Amino acid sequence: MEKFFPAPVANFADLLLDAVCMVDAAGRFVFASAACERIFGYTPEEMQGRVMIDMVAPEDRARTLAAARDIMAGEPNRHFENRYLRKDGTLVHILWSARWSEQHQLRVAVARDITAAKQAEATRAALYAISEAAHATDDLPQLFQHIHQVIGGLLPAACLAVALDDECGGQLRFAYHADQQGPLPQSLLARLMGEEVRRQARPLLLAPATLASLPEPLRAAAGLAPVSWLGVPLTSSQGPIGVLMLQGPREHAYTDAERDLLLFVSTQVATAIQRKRMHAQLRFMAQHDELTRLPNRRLFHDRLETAFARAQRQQNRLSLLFIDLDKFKRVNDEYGHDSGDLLLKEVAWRLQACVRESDTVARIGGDEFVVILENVGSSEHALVVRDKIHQALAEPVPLAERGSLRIEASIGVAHYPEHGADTQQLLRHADNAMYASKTPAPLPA
Ligand SMILES: Nc1nc2c(ncn2[C@@H]2O[C@H](COP(=O)(O)OP(=O)(O)OP(=O)(O)O)[C@@H](O)[C@H]2O)c(=O)[nH]1
Repeated sequence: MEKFFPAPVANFADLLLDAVCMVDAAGRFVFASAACERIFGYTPEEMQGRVMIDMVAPEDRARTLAAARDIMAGEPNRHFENRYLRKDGTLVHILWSARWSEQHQLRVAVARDITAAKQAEATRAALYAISEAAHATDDLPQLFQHIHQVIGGLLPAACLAVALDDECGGQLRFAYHADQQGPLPQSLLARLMGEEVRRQARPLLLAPATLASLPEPLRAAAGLAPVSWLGVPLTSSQGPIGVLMLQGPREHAYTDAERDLLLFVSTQVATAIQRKRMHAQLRFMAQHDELTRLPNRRLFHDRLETAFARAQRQQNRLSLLFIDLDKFKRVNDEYGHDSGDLLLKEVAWRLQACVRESDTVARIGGDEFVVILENVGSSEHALVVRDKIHQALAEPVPLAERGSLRIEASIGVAHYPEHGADTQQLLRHADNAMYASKTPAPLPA
């Protein structure tokens, strides 16, 4: 050491928290202070003679060499960051301050380990990105893709899975399970791992070292796929909502620090999921009828405009059925409002059973329903559906304690293009046709 430092400095150079390094013109370490062992994992003796660039993370090598060239050209650099591979294979983030010593023909540099600060910064950025994603994405699947990207930047993750409690809280359902290439098929291991994390309500590390403490079915499933999994419970402000799991790349064994980091981030993930679900629920409520859960008048108009534009563009036919229950008021009056409600729900269900899934059944008023039939081959097809609805509604509706009741409906039909060049005309035609079918024809004089 005295070769590089005068005696008094040499006395305390090894006490410095930052490491002092010297690299010759060929790029080999010729000196490393004691702090190097803590930062790089190599003893000063092990570092001497090593080629500096071999220790740099591959992604950072090109810009490290460029910075070294500038320094050797006489431009000191007091703030250069890169990552080194420690002896144990982990990455360490370094902040360098370096200059070239013409006299000694050496790059003299001081290295500071900024890994903890970098990790804290990355975690903060990840938390922010997850919370932003709750606003920026349209639905849960998109949110999960976003979360996958963010967590993948923070932790090694060959695949990520999110399993959520179903509405009754009894079962875990996989809402997302994918690797970088896309969705993955259901895996028994992921399911068992998810159930175990939920049962234990704490983070779980599945790796060769922890297998012995896990239940037999999970052990058996893991035996077939010797990979490392990390699972944490997802807990929102309203309690547990599911499980978040990561599968490590081959040969990666998750550490306790990585487990703690995932657990920390999971709180934000749970909040984002909860927010997205609430948003979806509010949206559903704004667009659907509470009693029958059918699209309401507002969503019906949206759907009609879209279907109409599509029919025009693709030169397809479209039919509209206006359905009004006959004398429904009497059901309420004679059987009570609850029976009226039950009947409306039954009607909604029967109407849906009469049409294709791609068609729309909406409730647009008390006892008024409407059906949009898309891609109808001919107007006859719509009339067949109308007759099917008459038949379906003619079946008696059983009431819990008061026998059963029958209902009839008046149905008006309008076809595009015959009955309207726009949605208003079409609606008016269907409405008029419905009233015409309701009003008994005047008796001949
Ligand atoms: N049970 C129940 N009744 C409702 C609901 N919404 C509206 N109603 C009732 O539905 C009835 C509709 O009455 P009208 O439009 O006169 O219909 P109607 O008795 O079928 O008469 P016509 O159509 O002329 O045969 C009213 O008594 C409303 O109070 C609901 O959500 N539940």
